[in-house]
Amino acid sequence: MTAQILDGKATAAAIKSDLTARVAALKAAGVTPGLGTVLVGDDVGSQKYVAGKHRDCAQVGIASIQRELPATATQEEIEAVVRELNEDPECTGYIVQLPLPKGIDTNRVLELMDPAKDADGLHPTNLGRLVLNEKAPLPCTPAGIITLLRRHGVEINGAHVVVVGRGVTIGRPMPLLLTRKSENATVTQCHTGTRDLSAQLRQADIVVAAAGVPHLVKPEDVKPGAAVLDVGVSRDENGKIVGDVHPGVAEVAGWVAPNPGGVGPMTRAQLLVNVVEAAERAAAAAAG
Ligand SMILES: Nc1nc2c(c(=O)[nH]1)N[C@@H](CN(C=O)c1ccc(C(=O)N[C@@H](CCC(=O)O)C(=O)O)cc1)CN2
Repeated sequence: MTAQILDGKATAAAIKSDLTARVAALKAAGVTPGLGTVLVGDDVGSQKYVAGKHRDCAQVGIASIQRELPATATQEEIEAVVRELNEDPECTGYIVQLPLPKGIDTNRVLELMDPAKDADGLHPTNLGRLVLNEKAPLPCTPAGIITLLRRHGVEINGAHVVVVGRGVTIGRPMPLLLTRKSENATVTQCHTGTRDLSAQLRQADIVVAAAGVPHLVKPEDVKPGAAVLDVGVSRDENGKIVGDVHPGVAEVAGWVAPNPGGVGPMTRAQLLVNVVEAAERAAAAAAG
């Protein structure tokens, strides 16, 4: 078997085309959505991701506000930028690119953000709203994965999903989204403390691999026909992405999200969705 492709690039392009029309409507109503990014340090991957986010904004007509700080920036300097974006009327939504340099209290930075401007859905208030089933901006990678599966007709309802990883951007929120009534999946969350990862993976109809361990998921770990989404972004000595999924998995799985070209573009597309939805909410509130 050779797996079908969960094409994140093409799906993200379709979402961006829809958003372009919504941004034009907002502008006609006098509201220009603006995405702010806070990038601290010189991690090449983070610089690439942030640059990609601003390229996307330009494509759909969202204004860009970029704040960059050196790797030596203090907690207070980063928090000052967050306070500034909270107050900036041109910035309708923003993100703090993660990870922040060692020694910075990430949770304190996220907690300081205005939850109404949190374009990543990572503010504690918005994560709490997700737990309570209330409307909130959704964490970009988990929401992007669900859209990618849906748009390719992969059944989530009743599926057994194994999520590998427990990080704040993917592993923790992913099961919260998948177990909503609208998705209705059964989720097993695995991590470095899982005793027999292969045994867990072999039960899965859908695998989300977000551990950051190169080629962790091997062909023999995958149930024939399963959908496998690779979210790992380790890099080799030439800076090339090495995912969490062994390339041989494509011979066993029914669907694979390539890496690059799968989940990454969907993460960026969902960010734009969150920015546009926040601007639409602000416009509706202003109209009374
Ligand atoms: N504040 C946040 N920080 C981070 C998040 C996040 O959602 N919010 N997620 C990841 C990184 N990330 C988004 O910021 C991200 C990862 C990958 C891509 C992407 O488009 N990847 C391309 C390949 C690009 C390359 O060649 O390096 C692809 O997969 O095709 C976009 C965003 C951690 N931090």
